This record gives sequence, C-alpha cells and structure tokens, in this order.
Amino acid sequence: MTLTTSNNGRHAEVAGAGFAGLTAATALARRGWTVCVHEKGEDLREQGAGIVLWHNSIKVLEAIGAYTEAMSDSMTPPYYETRVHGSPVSHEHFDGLPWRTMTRPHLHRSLLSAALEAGVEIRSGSEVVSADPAGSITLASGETRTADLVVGADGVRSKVRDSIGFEQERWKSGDGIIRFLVPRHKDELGPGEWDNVIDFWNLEPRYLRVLYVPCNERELYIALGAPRSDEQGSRTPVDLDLWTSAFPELTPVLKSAAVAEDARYYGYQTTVLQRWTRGRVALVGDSAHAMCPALAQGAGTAMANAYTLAEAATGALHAGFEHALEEWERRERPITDRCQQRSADYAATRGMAEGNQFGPENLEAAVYDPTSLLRHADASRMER
Ligand SMILES: Cc1cc2nc3c(=O)[nH]c(=O)nc-3n(C[C@H](O)[C@H](O)[C@H](O)COP(=O)(O)OP(=O)(O)OC[C@H]3O[C@@H](n4cnc5c(N)ncnc54)[C@H](O)[C@@H]3O)c2cc1C
Ligand SMILES: Cc1ncc(C(=O)O)c(CO)c1O
Repeated sequence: MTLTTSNNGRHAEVAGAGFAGLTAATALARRGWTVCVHEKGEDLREQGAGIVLWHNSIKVLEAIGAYTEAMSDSMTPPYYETRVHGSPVSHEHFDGLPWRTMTRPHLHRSLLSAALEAGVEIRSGSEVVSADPAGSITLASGETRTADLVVGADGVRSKVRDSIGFEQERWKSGDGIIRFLVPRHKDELGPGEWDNVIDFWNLEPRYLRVLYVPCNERELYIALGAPRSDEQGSRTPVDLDLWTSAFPELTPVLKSAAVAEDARYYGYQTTVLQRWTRGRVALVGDSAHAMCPALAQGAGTAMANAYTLAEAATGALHAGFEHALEEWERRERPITDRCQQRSADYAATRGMAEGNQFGPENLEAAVYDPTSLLRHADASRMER
C-alpha cells in the first residue's frame, strides 16, 4: 500500500539509505515531496549488531509510520544494569521514559518499509560523488540531478560533505568495540536477570568491557570493548580465552562471538562540523555529527535531526529556503552538540562505569520530542 499524499511540487535527493537518510526521505515524502534516495551499496540492508533507541527516535518512528513494525520483535529490558569487576553498581529504570532495544537489520527493515509506503524511490548501487549547494548531486555514473533540497546522509565518510568542503574537526578516541549478534543462550546462562541490558566493566588489571543488550527472545547484541592499543583485546576473531577469563559468566555467548564471521574492531570517532548546511544542502546523521556511542544516541539524534529537517524544509518559503535550513540548524543543533560532547567525554574517561549516569543531563537528547510542535515553546520556557 502506498500512502496518498498531495504532491507539493518539491523534490529532494538524498545520499545514503542508512537510518538518517531513510528517516529524512520518509518524513519528506509524507509531507508531499518527491524523494529519490541513492544508496551506494548493492543491497539495501544494515550490517552490524544491535541498537538502543530512546524516546526521541521512538517518537520519530511513530511520526513516519515505522513504529508498529519496529516495536514488533524488539524489547524494553526491565533494567539497564552496570557492573564493575562482577559487582553491581546500578540498576537504572529511567522513570518510565520509553526506550527500546532491537537489532540493526530490524530497525533498517522497518524504516525501509515506511519509506516505500510513503512513495520514496530508492536506488541501490547508486553512489553520490559530489553535491552542489545550488541544489544538485552528481552520481558515480556521471548523471547530475537537481533538487530543491539535497540531504547528505552518507555517513561518517560523507562525499556530499567532503565534496563541498564543510569545515570539520575529526578525532579518534583511544577505545573501541567489536560488535556481535549472537543467540540469546538463555538456558545456558543459568539463573540471572538476563533480560536486562548489562554493562560489564573490568578496569583492572586492564580495560575490557562487555555491553550485553538483549534485542528480542532470540537475538543478543554484545559489544566487546578494549583499547585500540591492546592488540590482544582488539583482535578479530576474538581471543576466546582472554574474554572468557575476564567474563566467565558470559562463556556461552562469547563462544558464539568467537566463531562469528566478519568480526571487526570499530574505534570510536567524533566529527564536529562548523556548519551542517550550505545553500540547499543539509547534512544529517554521522556525516554531520558522528559520535562516540557511550550515551547510545548516534542514530537517535540522526533520526531526530532528519525528521526536523523535513519539517523545516517543508515550511520554508521558496525565496527564504536557505535561510530556513540555517534556522533549522540553529534550533536543533545544540542538543546534539551537547550529547556528542558528553559521549566523547565518557569515552575518554570511561565514566559510564560509575553507574547511574543516565541522569537528566545525559538523557537530554533522549527526552526531547522532535515531533512536538510545542517543543520550541517548551525550550524557551525552560530557558527563562
Ligand atoms: C559501535 C557503535 C554502537 C552504536 N550504538 C548506538 C546505539 O545504541 N544507539 C544509537 O542511537 N546509535 C548508536 N550508534 C550510532 C549509529 O550507529 C550511527 O549514528 C547511525 O548508524 C548513523 O546513521 P547514518 O544514516 O547517519 O549513517 P550510516 O548508518 O553510516 O548510513 C550511511 C549510508 O550511506 C551509504 N553511503 C555512504 N556513502 C555513500 C555515497 N557516497 N553515496 C550513496 N550512499 C552512500 C552507506 O552505504 C550507508 O548505507 C552506534 C555507533 C557505533 C559505531
Ligand atoms: C548501546 C551502546 N552504548 C554504549 C556503547 C559504548 O561503547 O559505550 C555502545 C557500543 O559499544 C553501545 O552500542
């Protein structure tokens, strides 16, 4: 079934069919835009493991028609637990704030269905090589396509961004992780609260960490953290003896991780741009603000910003279009900047190991509702 929306005469070209690109495309199409998404990969799918979403992106899923599918086959764990050297340090519940865990392929499929239902055209095997702020993109095939709005959602190595020459600072953190989706192994894990998210930290004699995130009854996301400089800890395939000696209680799931194909170590990285927009081009997601995952908000802020971009671009008058994009950045960016900075600080200090870190400041991005028409009025009331 395709939604019937009346065409508003505007056209968008989107680079990248990741979480940010699909969200922007769907939100635009539901507002009457014709939208073409270019994905350089031959397949429309998301690799990688699991993801934690919070209220901000859950609201976006609702607003773009992806909620029902995303909520099926996903879960809200009872608690977000933190343990250091095997001892519990916190059990967080977030006072009823909605949050959800799921696999990345599941989130991607849910967004893809919503995009197709909204009438978005998606071209796979179509790489964007450059963009022009006047409103066009050029593909690897040599074709140039014009648009009222160009969305650069082409990830951390964005060609839309780099072809235009957005000023940016990028840095790598000392830590990183190897991610896996493995079977739950609930029976073999023995008694315990295995439906919780459990962040297992070992800080002595060396930093090794396992973030345990159940995604549904069958699938478990685990992220194995170690410093880049630790050759043994960052090695793939993982060194099973090292990991089971550090986390013996997780032996059944670590055994599955050790035989996974395509395991890869991801070093944390941060990208901060001076501006997210230039002319008719707007960047969303990792192309604009790649962040360390400590607060689990990379995709959440990407989806929130993609949604509000669609809203701002739709409301913009033709003559004031570029100014409207600048205004969008001015309004929406501070929350993402603060979240990104906090995430980088936590990655540097490993401070999440203290537990009980999801207080009001760290949940700022999660609590935000990018779909609320009252949100700016709320924010200005709070500032006063
Ligand atoms: C280890 C780790 C754990 C994380 N955990 C969480 C979490 O729990 N919660 C959370 O919210 N976030 C998390 N994140 C962040 C999240 O994964 C990213 O922020 C999010 O995936 C960014 O989405 P995106 O669409 O901007 O980019 P991407 O997912 O990178 O998508 C970009 C897409 O564009 C395509 N592409 C690239 N170049 C081109 C081109 N030139 N032309 C056409 N297509 C192109 C790519 O193939 C890809 O499909 C985590 C990140 C990491 C590294
Ligand atoms: C949900 C989540 N939180 C925190 C981290 C993190 O590394 O700090 C990661 C990746 O390991 C996550 O996937």
